[in-house]
Amino acid sequence: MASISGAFSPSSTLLRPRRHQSVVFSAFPFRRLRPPQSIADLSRSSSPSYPSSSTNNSLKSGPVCPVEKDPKKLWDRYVDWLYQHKELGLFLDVSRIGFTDEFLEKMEPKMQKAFQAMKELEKGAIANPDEKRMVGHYWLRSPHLSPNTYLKDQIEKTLDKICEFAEAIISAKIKPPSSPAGRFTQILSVGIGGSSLGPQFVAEALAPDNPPLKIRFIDNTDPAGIDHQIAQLGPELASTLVIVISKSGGTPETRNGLLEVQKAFREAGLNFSKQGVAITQENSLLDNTARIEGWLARFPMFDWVGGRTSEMSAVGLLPAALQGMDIREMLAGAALMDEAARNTVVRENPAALLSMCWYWASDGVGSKDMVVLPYKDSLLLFSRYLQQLVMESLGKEFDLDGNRVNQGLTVYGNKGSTDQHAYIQQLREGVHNFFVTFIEVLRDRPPGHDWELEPGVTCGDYLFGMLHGTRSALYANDRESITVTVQEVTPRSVGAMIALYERAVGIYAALININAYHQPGVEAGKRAAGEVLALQKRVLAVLNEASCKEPVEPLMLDEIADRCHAPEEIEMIYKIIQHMAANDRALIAEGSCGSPRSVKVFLGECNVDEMYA
Ligand SMILES: O=P(O)(O)OC[C@H]1O[C@H](O)[C@H](O)[C@@H](O)[C@@H]1O
Repeated sequence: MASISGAFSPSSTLLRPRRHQSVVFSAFPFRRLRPPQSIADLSRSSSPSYPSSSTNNSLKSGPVCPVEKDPKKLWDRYVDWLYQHKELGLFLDVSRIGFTDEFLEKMEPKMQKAFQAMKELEKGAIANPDEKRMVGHYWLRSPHLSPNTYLKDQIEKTLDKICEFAEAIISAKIKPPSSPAGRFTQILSVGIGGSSLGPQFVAEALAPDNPPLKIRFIDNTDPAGIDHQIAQLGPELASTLVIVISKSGGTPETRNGLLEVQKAFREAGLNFSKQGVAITQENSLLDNTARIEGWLARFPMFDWVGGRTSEMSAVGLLPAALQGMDIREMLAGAALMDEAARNTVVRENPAALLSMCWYWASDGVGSKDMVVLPYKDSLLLFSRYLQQLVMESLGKEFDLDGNRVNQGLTVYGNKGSTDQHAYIQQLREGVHNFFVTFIEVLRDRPPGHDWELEPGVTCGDYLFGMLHGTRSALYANDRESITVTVQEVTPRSVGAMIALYERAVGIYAALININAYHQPGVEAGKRAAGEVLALQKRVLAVLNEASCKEPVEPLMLDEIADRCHAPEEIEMIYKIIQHMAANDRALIAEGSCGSPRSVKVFLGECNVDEMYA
């Protein structure tokens, strides 16, 4: 039997442990036992009730009943199912997910169908039918797979341009016009969602202690947050490269951030266009602005790359390169993972294994949350990155056949062992509505930097012990988990992990028959925000008119609502005025009862006493 090599030695062969008959876990095969809802239930029910045969658990066979605890059988399962990618030094352990042989057999046709869908996607099919777009983020790291030479050339030329530009900035061949440092020392990234989450995750994971340029982010339309970032830059604003990232080129939060930063540049007597870079779709509003204003550089985003899968495009590669990261290594790691994830044998495909575990653990309907627990500080933002990648892809109201499914898979988590001092208590003993994904990094410190803080024990040993102790403690209480293990956090392993989850999401989406590549729900939120701002403008017009009278005419809320022709919006009008008053843009006088109904609103000076005389 092939042994599992403890030592990691780079070679291209896959180690394949001898196949064992995997053990059936559930005491009542393929029935989903409905756990007692409360202690009272326990006293009432002599035995746990479980769904009648009519309940649709044709594929659901997750064991809420006790899982396998026999150490010998667990070891066999661990060895039998352990996936190892020798060249990447990456392991995937799914042994603590209790899928059964029957589940595997029932899933096999669905998995093969999903593999076929991914194959067609990579060949350039319109895999995003709602937006009639191809889905091409895999081509970014394997341009030769592009459906035509034009796209291949675009990808390769953009990568070369990114490397050349980053080298020119770092070497100060391109420098800011008026910086004492004589070179760019800071990056200010302005973007939101997929135009920021990937760069933030990668910066936290891979930025060296002293990068050639230090990065900070404006990823919201919070004026105080923007002020804080600009204040922290201080005089270094003069040596800051501002990268404005927006695929659509029209996202309000990003546009506001740009306007705020440009105001700061004006107030500092700096020429923004000499320090501005745009990453956006060609001919977008942002692209045209950057072109007309003569910004330092512009890099394209492609319509066949979604925001949440754009880390391997200029969105992620330019900031990474400017921080001194080896972006070609990141691409190489992703490409190696893509190659492995094209395997049509489930147990030899890490992305297929992941997606199958998600399906088992959450009934294929998101019935359990995915807790992401990297035991490595530098991977802190991985869960936040996965929240968008997983939830914006899978959280959909309708499936591809138009059925209302309200699908999804909830992701949360931060890092271990820190989170053991926050919410692991609930995971261990509380509501059983999750499964855990541990991210294990074997290398604790660079070679030669480790030391024993007690005989035979290092700090990293504690971290290792906390991970495995938590995994065992959860499993002892029937809590399932997956463990992804990498040797260390490098551009290659980060690229591989990104690719692993991009592919797992794609396969899982095919399993549940949804479009993973559009985001209709986000548009609804944007529209609603626009309606609030439109109402605010009407409120201001009404208040301005009233404030022009002599004496100033204070208005009750219902009067304002009537004059806005929006009586049904009186609550929103109250909230708008409350916000304006808190920012010294309106004045509120309240009657003694303090109720919103007694509120009188006005702009400018007014004798409050007279109002309630
Ligand atoms: O890159 P942008 O076009 O500015 O979009 C930024 C974000 O906007 C929306 O929230 C989309 O749902 C995200 O997928 C996208 O990443």
